[in-house]
Amino acid sequence: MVCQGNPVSEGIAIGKVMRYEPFVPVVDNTAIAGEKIPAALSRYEEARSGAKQELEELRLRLEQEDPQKAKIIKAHMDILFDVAMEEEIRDGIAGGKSAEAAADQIFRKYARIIGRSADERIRERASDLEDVRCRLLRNCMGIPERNLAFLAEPAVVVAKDLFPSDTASMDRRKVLAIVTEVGGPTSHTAILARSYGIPALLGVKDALSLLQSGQSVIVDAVDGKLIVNPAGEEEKAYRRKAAEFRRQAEETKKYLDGDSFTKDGVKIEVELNIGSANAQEIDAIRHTNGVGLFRSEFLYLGRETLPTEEEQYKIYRRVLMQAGDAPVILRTLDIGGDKKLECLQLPKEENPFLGNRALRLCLERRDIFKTQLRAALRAGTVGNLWLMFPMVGSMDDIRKAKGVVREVQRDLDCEKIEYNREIKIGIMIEIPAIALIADLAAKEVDFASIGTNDLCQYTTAADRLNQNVAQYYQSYHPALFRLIRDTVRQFDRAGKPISVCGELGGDGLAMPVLLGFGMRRVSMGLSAVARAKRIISRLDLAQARDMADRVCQMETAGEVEAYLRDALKDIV
Ligand SMILES: C=C(OP(=O)(O)O)C(=O)O
Repeated sequence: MVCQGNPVSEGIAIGKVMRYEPFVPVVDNTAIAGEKIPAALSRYEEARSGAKQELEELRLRLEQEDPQKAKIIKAHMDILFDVAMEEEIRDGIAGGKSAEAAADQIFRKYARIIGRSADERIRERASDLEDVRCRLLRNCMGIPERNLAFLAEPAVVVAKDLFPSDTASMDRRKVLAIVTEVGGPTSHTAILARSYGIPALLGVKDALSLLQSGQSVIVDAVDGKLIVNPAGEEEKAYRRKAAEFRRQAEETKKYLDGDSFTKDGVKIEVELNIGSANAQEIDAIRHTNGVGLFRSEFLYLGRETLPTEEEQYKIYRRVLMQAGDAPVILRTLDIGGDKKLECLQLPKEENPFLGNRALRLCLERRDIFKTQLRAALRAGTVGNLWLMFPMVGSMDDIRKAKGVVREVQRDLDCEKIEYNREIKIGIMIEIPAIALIADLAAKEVDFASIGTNDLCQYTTAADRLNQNVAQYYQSYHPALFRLIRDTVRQFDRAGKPISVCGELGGDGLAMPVLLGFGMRRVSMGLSAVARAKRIISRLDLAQARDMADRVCQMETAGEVEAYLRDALKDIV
């Protein structure tokens, strides 16, 4: 039997299944009264102390092994002792709910709020709340902990989903691979699997019902396949494939540093996408030619008040200083619609992706926009700042946004505050309307970057978050490639830099097509950098141009993908 899955951490593993079914709380919602209320309050407190002790032990162990992962556990401790949640849980108990029911309700409420974010990485953080909820409820119910910290023998862990604490605490020398029924490329499981170098195949439908502990499997987290009970010959072939994969992975690592050139010697700028601007991300800038996308909305998410000008200034400054002379493309606040900010009450909209978001919202809320622009312009004095506006759909949008920048410059001049007067101003190309008038837009801005994630969603009319239309969200759609081709052409004609900062920018299969269109800058997350540089080094531009032409003549996304896979089988 062969099942399909999403290969979020590449690798191949051959071994035996270990089903992992963590504790699933079943909560009794019967109302309580009288003396049961103070007893429930004490039970909540005891459960919290029990959960705290477990987390503390885990954190201490991880601090020795992996301080980065210890931070996740520290974040769980913060959730456990979150004052607002605690207050609501206590109110719930005082109002007649059991400790379990009150905690369950409040944790679910907050997980729902985060889970509605349009940003996948924020949504994934709901799993931290879910993790802490289960730990707290398990302690309330007096049930001992189950985890992956001690495995008797090496195994392929199969689960519905893994909590962050499962992945952080797991005995990684014994986990051959991870297979889960849910989870995307930016889930905790994916991030940790990648950082541990454990092959992971997520989104394998019904994996738990199909697999039994002890069964032999091959996890092909390169081509996205799970082979159950493989035949002897198949296993032999996969052992060879695994050895080849390890050899290539070692080879790829060598490409991480240094500039990137095509086989025929043309330099391609490989830049980094960053979000939280944490120490790891800032450090990673040195492997690239600068920051191709700084998703500044991360500074605004998950907090009760808007970040002040000073807070933003310090963070932007730190990133700019690390980048030195290399450009830092700071995207202004890309929020709104269903990407909710707790610190900003936004009205609910019927079609949030087509609603009042990003630049549209900033033009309405000038106070927020100007605070960010002031911080950015001031921080710009220490580096090479490129300011980029998201969700631009018309020339009016560009002109209005530039007008606000000018107002902020005038204010800073009046206040005699130093700022960078040389910054470049650019736009995201993510709405077809602006891609189709790229010739005009190119005259009005200094640069552009193509946000292929949104451009794909708006071109194919398929909500990027809606699983029911996932089959219509086709990032290899010939229409998307034609739009990119024409946009690159117009910016090239105008002599203005253009890049790709959506997922397609770090997609090995799409790389020759982008280079063939004339793209010379690509931006991506750190995990894609070394591989992208390796692929670039194996591509010749004449060949890339030919491939790009062919792709634009194709009829379907399926045809494009099959062609690219075949043409690049020895390269990607
Ligand atoms: C880079 C993009 O923006 P987001 O942060 O919305 O993925 C994009 O849309 O391609």
